[in-house]
Amino acid sequence: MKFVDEAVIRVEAGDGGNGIVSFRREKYVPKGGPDGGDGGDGGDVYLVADENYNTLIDFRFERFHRAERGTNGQSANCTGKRGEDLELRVPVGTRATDQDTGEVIGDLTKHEQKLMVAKGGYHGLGNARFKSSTNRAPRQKTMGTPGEVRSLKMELMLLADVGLLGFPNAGKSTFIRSVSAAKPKVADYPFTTLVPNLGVVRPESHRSFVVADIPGLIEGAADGAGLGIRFLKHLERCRLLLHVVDICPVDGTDPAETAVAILDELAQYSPKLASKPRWLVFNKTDLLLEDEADEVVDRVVAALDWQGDVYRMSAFNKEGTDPLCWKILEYLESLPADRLAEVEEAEKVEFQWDHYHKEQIEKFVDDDDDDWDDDDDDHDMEIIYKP
Ligand SMILES: Nc1nc2c(ncn2[C@@H]2O[C@H](COP(=O)(O)OP(=O)(O)OP(=O)(O)O)[C@@H](O)[C@H]2O)c(=O)[nH]1
Ligand SMILES: [Mg+2]
Repeated sequence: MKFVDEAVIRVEAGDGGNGIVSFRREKYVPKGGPDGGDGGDGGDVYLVADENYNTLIDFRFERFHRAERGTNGQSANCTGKRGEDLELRVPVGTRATDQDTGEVIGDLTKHEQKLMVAKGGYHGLGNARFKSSTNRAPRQKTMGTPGEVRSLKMELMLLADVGLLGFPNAGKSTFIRSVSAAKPKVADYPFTTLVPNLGVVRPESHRSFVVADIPGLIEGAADGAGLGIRFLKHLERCRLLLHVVDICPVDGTDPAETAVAILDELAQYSPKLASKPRWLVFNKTDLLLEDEADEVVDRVVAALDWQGDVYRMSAFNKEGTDPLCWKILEYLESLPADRLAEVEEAEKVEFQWDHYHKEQIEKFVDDDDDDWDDDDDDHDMEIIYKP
């Protein structure tokens, strides 16, 4: 089963700055030579993989991203400033595709890996470049080229950070409904959930985690009872498990007994999964008075010989759910990044400016001077770049 998170954004690299026409003007130097500088290149747009991010959801709220334009050249042979690049941080595992052509631009598989998704425009040349023995006062310049603009589709295979574990009807799906945008079916009968659901919990922008809701577990699951344990494999890559316990089951089962049974099944399935960090979360606190709830909590804690963290909530009324989500977020953020911080710099392609400059100059020197079109908006010229 694939869980895919996706977002389509528009990325715009900066345009190149224009070259300018200027002549040296100084006292006692009446006919100074050409000194119009080149423009600066436009900034590029990059995606940078960051293991501290785990969803693309924030990009659904911020759709437009633009790198800076290069500034125009100036007199006295001053080159314009290069536009700042724009770096968009995305989760490791993100794939970038051109939405219009379907071309896969690349996959970000390692922390800090950089991928260029829109190339900035090239700089225009100032008139100082066009000086020659036959033309000492050139009035030519070229315009910067436009930066690349793309509709960029980003896709991410979601990995859950937090897995929900519990008896059918404990309220796992209700929890995920109340804290995320996921809307799995909720009903008062066991095995409502037949396939896992993922929800992205986003207490504030750029801070989020992913919760997996899987079908309930029952005693004998390891031997195939109920839906069995095959869904437990979806929890293997989670960093935290929440064991959800219904404090007042309608079918009269004893919460302490079912809690013990679930942990037995978990241990049978995989000792590794059973040793993962796990918190005990009591649900449906709205159904009991406080001291009645205390009594159930104490009994379950004793039956499990539980030493770890204990939380209470009413998933249905959203009571206690927000503080729990904040605790989870803080906990996850406190964990060391387990993946090796392998840094792979994008290969730098050195642009051969000499070549570009020569080509530009040749192009214009071949042209008749009088044909020179001085229109500042002229972005249509075709320039072939050679890497
Ligand atoms: N009173 C009360 N009822 C709740 C609460 N949370 C869930 N329920 C009810 O409990 C029933 C089961 O909820 P689900 O969220 O479907 O439970 P589940 O754990 O996902 O169940 P399965 O998918 O069958 O494993 C539904 O009728 C919910 O409305 C709660 O906090 N208080
Ligand atoms: Mg469910």
